[in-house]
Amino acid sequence: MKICCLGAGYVGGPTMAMIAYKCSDITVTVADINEARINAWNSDELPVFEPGLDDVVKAARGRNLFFTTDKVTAIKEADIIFVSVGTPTKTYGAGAGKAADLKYIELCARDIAEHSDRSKIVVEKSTLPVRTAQGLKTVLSANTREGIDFQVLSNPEFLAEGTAIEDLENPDRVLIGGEEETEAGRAAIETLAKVYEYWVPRENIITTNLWSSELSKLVANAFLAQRISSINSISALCERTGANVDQVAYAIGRDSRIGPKFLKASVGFGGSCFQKDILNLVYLCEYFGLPDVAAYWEQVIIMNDWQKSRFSQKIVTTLFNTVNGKRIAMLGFAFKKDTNDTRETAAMYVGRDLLDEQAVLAVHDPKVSREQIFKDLKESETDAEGNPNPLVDICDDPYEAAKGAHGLAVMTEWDSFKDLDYKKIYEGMYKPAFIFDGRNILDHEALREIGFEVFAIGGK
Ligand SMILES: NC(=O)c1ccc[n+]([C@@H]2O[C@H](COP(=O)([O-])OP(=O)(O)OC[C@H]3O[C@@H](n4cnc5c(N)ncnc54)[C@H](O)[C@@H]3O)[C@@H](O)[C@H]2O)c1
Ligand SMILES: O=c1ccn([C@@H]2O[C@H](COP(=O)(O)OP(=O)(O)O[C@H]3O[C@H](CO)[C@@H](O)[C@H](O)[C@H]3O)[C@@H](O)[C@H]2O)c(=O)[nH]1
Repeated sequence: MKICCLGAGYVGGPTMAMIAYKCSDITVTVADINEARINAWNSDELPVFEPGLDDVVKAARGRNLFFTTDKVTAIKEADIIFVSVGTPTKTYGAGAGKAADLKYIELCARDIAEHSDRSKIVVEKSTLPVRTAQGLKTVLSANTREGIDFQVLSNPEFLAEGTAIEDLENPDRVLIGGEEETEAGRAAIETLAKVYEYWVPRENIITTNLWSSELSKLVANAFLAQRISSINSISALCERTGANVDQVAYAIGRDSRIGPKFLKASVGFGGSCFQKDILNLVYLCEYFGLPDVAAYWEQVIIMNDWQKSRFSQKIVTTLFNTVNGKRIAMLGFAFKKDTNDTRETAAMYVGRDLLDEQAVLAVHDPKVSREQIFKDLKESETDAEGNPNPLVDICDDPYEAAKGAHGLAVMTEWDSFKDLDYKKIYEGMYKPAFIFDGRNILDHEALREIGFEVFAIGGK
């Protein structure tokens, strides 16, 4: 069997690497139009940082895992074609700011139709609005030769960044949606299920109709993000009342009906998925004439935006209502630990707010590149004469970032931040020295003993 995947991004790369790693008799080819990305997948410096990914790629690459820019050959040879291209929020026309932009998906469908000379299974791996498969099938069948049949399946990906390999190796479930009502549809579902069965127990492979599968992906993300916005809303109430949000989260999470996960209060959720997918859900509800349902889910985003801006305002008001010219150390820039991804990271929004207030930002992140940080902050590294940007200082070392700072903000929950020498950090900072723990990961009592003024999300 031959599998191809269009899109070698955060999902396509690791997912296909895992399939190749687990199924040594299946040839897996990942094709992308971005040559630099493909070159990186073929090098020692993979374009995605994920714990364990290097080993999986090294074990399979060149054996039965290939990365290429030649999508035509990859499509031609494949029995199953995964589509794993981006589905960002639309920035233009109808639905701008909410709906998913499906242009990359449609281009893939047209490529698949043009270059296929036999029937194939096409798998939606990207996260898509419910009923996209309908459009996909229409484009495929309108552009293909007679006698060729495409079975479209929905197989959303539930991996989280930072734990991608663990999640792929041991998924809670694999979801496959297809045309359950036809024999060909059921056969296609079975063919894909057999691939996953190489390593996933059959009882963890769920099969549904197409629309349930497409919708379940959006709903899973909406429910997860809703839990974070819910606990973040309570963090504000904790700060006013003397309750401690981590204690509240623990107490409610012990109820097995609520459960302990995704109740960590924070400076706000980030990442490429939650906001985009909830906006997509909101758009769908509006489109299908359900404004009350749309408003309900939109509140998850509104609360998240509020949490981010509340954090920047807290820094400004605490630092005596001005951060003009003051150095603020930001520890962490990635949207969560163990990833170099900064898409929608809370750090970017807080950083921009502080720059608007004319603070000097000293940013340290163990994995994010300086170019990326400048780009996300919408700042340039140098001015026209080549002088370094006086407002943004990217530091390889957290101690250097904190040196001469008035305040230090923990933006990402990197484990290494817990073990820093805070006494040394304190000595290098202006007094009073403020710490704003946007992730509630530090030992606040110990910090207060050193002399820090500590602000923690949710009043710890
Ligand atoms: N990032 C995640 O953790 C995650 C998890 C689950 C689901 N998803 C979903 O998976 C999809 C992909 O996300 P991602 O994070 O991997 O995106 P990404 O931007 O990292 O990767 C997409 C890749 O597709 C390539 N591409 C675009 N058009 C192409 C074409 N016609 N042919 C071949 N390649 C093409 C791009 O060059 C890019 O490298 C999205 O729908 C996303 O919502 C993402
Ligand atoms: O209790 C929590 C849990 C997470 N977060 C934040 O929420 C964001 C998202 O975290 P996480 O969900 O772990 O990472 P993602 O890689 O965005 O994964 C989500 O989005 C993916 C893309 O759709 C899905 O596949 C995953 O199942 C879903 O967890 C990050 O900023 C986290 O710091 C919190 O603030 N508190």
